[in-house]
Amino acid sequence: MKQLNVDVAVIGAGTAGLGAYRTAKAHTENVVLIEGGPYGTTCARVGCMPSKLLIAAAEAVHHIEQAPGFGVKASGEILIDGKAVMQRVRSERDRFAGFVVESVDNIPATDKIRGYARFLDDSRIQVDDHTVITAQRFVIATGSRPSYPAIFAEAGDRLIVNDDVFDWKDLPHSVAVFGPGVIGLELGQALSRLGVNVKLFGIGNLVGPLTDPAVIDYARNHFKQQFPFIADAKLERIQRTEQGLSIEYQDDEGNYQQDTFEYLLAATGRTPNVDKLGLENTTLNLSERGIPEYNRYTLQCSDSHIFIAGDANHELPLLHEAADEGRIAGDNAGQYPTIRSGQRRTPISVVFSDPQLAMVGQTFKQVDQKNQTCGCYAVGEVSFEDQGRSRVMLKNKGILRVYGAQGTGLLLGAEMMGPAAEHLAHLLAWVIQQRLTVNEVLALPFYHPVIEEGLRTALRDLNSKLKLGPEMIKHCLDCGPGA
Ligand SMILES: Cc1cc2nc3c(=O)[nH]c(=O)nc-3n(C[C@H](O)[C@H](O)[C@H](O)COP(=O)(O)OP(=O)(O)OC[C@H]3O[C@@H](n4cnc5c(N)ncnc54)[C@H](O)[C@@H]3O)c2cc1C
Ligand SMILES: NC(=O)c1ccc[n+]([C@@H]2O[C@H](COP(=O)([O-])OP(=O)(O)OC[C@H]3O[C@@H](n4cnc5c(N)ncnc54)[C@H](O)[C@@H]3O)[C@@H](O)[C@H]2O)c1
Repeated sequence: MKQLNVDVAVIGAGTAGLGAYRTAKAHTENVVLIEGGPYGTTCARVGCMPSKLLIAAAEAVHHIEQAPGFGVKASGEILIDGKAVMQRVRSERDRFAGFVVESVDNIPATDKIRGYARFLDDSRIQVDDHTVITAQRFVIATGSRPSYPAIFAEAGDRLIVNDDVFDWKDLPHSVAVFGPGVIGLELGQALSRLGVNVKLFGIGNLVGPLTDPAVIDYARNHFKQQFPFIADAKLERIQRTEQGLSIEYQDDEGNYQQDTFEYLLAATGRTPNVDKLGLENTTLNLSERGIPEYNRYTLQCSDSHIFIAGDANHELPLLHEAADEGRIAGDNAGQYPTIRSGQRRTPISVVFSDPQLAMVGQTFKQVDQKNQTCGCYAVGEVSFEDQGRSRVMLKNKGILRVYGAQGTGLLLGAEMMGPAAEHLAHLLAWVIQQRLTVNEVLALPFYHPVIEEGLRTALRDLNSKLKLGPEMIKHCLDCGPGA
């Protein structure tokens, strides 16, 4: 067994781990980066990038299908070349992942250890069966993996997760997608638009990461019109058959149904990769899920020399958060015992469905739980169905709800489904982080005719409900048509 002594050991070379390695190196030369799986990061290999590539192909089909609505007709049927679609997804994905691998290539070989690490005690980890590393400090940046109920195993070789989709050479005929969360909505809708027979199965009528009942209801009804979506399915049986799979379930009306599919895509959530880390051999306090207690501003586990960043801590499993957390954890691991709080940004998340879903700042659930009894918040709302620019572009579907504090008029958060939600969410995240009031945001410029005028309508509605501005007037004269 090889023995190594280092200042900092970073476990996991994903987005958080690479960031942690770089920042720790600014403090000490003696840092190692341990990776058990392939280099390239989850985001580039099997996450953000290939999913957006598949969605881009689906959008191309959708644009053609929408064209008759403008009086433009393409002659003949739309031909979707599944092999060409997947070829582009894989080759562009490889290009993105290749950039990451190149940056890993530039890390000195002596700093890179290949294999899966496991804690032996508070100061030692073993990597596979070849190296024991004694480190002064550690960063756990081991990411997450798909999790699903045990019954899915009945699907045998037809059970797939997101990783498998992006290695397809061709599109399949049919897929049962379980989990209308972020991954299920993005991949389910994209595959459906690409001609795959998709049925989406959820539980509890939830949709994406949304918590606002009004937005959830709108989104669920909308997606139900787009593709078969059982929002509260009671799964009874999965059987591997000669052709593929048989799935028996009760639908939303409680009726027994049986369908056959080629694959079952499990998109029922992700679990942090902390269970095989030997954390029970350390003195860290672990939560019920086995995640060490940690401080979200310093990423320090209790008051120890161990830090945890990215999907591994399961707080905000998003790319930009993993990058921020990796930097903060690496900085603190590098300079330990000096510990500094890092900057955390206004929460923002986007689901790249069509229309997109987005959440900014405090969720409706958080706002409501904190302020319910005092009645000290109000909600402004806009529907995109009559919003001018959205109608012009035939994208007039959606609802946006903004939350603000009574008295101060501070913007607290927003949830939405709508056109260009990714951009509206950024604007809102920026002004919330600047701690602007609704009145101050309304004093900023709004062009005409733009989708942002819809946001202005919701903000005016909020301002009036906060009793900080005049009552909303339908089709106000100074707004421009359809604003
Ligand atoms: C399909 C999909 C789409 C997504 N789309 C988006 C999106 O559009 N926008 C967005 O913001 N986020 C998106 N995400 C989330 C985003 O990809 C993750 O939040 C981010 O990649 C997490 O980075 P990380 O560094 O924590 O983990 P990872 O990049 O997964 O890195 C963890 C690394 O640790 C290694 N490892 C694990 N255990 C050990 C061990 N014991 N020893 C050594 N190495 C180990 C793993 O092999 C892995 O390489 C998506 C995720 C998925 C799955
Ligand atoms: N656009 C993005 O930023 C993006 C895209 C993809 C993934 N991600 C990240 O990856 C994380 C994981 O995504 P995910 O979609 O796997 O998880 P998720 O937690 O977002 O959604 C899981 C969904 O599965 C449902 N579910 C759970 N058990 C079920 C069952 N037995 N049958 C049917 N449905 C069931 C849940 O109700 C939920 O709707 C997200 O939280 C997100 O942070 C982000």
